[in-house]
Amino acid sequence: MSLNRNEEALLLQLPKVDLHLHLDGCVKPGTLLELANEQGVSLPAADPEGLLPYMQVDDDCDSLVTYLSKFDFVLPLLQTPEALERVAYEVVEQCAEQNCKYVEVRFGPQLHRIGGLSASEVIAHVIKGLQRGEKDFGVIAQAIAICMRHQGIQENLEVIEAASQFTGKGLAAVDLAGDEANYPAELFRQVFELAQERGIPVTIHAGEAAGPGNIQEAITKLGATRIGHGVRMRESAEVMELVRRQGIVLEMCPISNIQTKAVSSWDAYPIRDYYDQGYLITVNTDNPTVSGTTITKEYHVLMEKFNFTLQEIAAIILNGVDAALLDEQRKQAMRQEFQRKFAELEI
Ligand SMILES: O=c1[nH]cnc2c1ncn2[C@@H]1O[C@H](CO)[C@@H](O)[C@H]1O
Ligand SMILES: [Zn+2]
Repeated sequence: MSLNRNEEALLLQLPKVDLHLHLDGCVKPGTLLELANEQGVSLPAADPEGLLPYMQVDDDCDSLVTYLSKFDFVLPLLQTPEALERVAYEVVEQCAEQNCKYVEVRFGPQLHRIGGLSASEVIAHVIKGLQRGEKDFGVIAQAIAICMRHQGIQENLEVIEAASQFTGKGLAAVDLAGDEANYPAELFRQVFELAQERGIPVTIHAGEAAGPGNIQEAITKLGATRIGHGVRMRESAEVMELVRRQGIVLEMCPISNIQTKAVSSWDAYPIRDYYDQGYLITVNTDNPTVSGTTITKEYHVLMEKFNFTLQEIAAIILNGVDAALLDEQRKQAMRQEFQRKFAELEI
């Protein structure tokens, strides 16, 4: 089914949220060029279009590991206070362009320390950029600190300690990301025990490049209340029941999930089944630059490939509002604002 122009326009106009977006996955090519100039680094192309192939996956992406290789290109340039603050600020700007009113921006503090910053300093600079963006663009933006699977326990404990200084002060949660197939969730029990001790909300990438066992482990042992992707949940009836019983939110990222081969094709993508069965699904971008997407485009795909109606899309957006790791008062205000806007758009 292709969309008519009215539907296209409505998707852009709808107020939206993005709960799963990586800072280093949405750097604009033009910004990377300027950062390279400022830092005296030479890049393989001198214009944004020429750089894009180094930053974005193509149709040949065969796995999560291939997908993740794209981050190696941008990370060396995201090592200074100025660069971190700038890209964080520009994420908020990109959200505003899509009428995305609330965003949680995640990043791995340990990935930005080559220039000598501490994990706490990295978090502080990102939050500063986000908060400047909040003021200029009227979007609410919070940070999520990521523990990386390929890193050791000590480095990840350090991320949790640093994050705990900012929880509720610009930082919403901690996460675990990276190569899921080779580093199962159970390796990180000690790390997320500390997060739970410190009272930091937990979301975990699971069921993307490995089976439902990681989702189960994330919920029952690591304290996750939200799961990044969760695509492979359907391989276990037991895990599906656990997710339902505990009201776990799935942060699905359709375009990324196809590219990383979490599923083999759109036909096999379970989002319609999960929605119809009453799971708390949300729709997110993951990495706008790496995946060549926007939050509007993700909803477009839902309508085009899965016949979601605008009413259903509004319901998914409200799932996202409810799942936001934000104080109740601001969440309530956002919910009311969104409902008013949906009514105005006659949805
Ligand atoms: O979909 C994903 N699954 C797992 N890890 C991811 C995904 N997208 C990005 N990252 C990883 O998270 C790091 C910090 O943002 C990125 O550098 C990348 O390695
Ligand atoms: Zn992700």
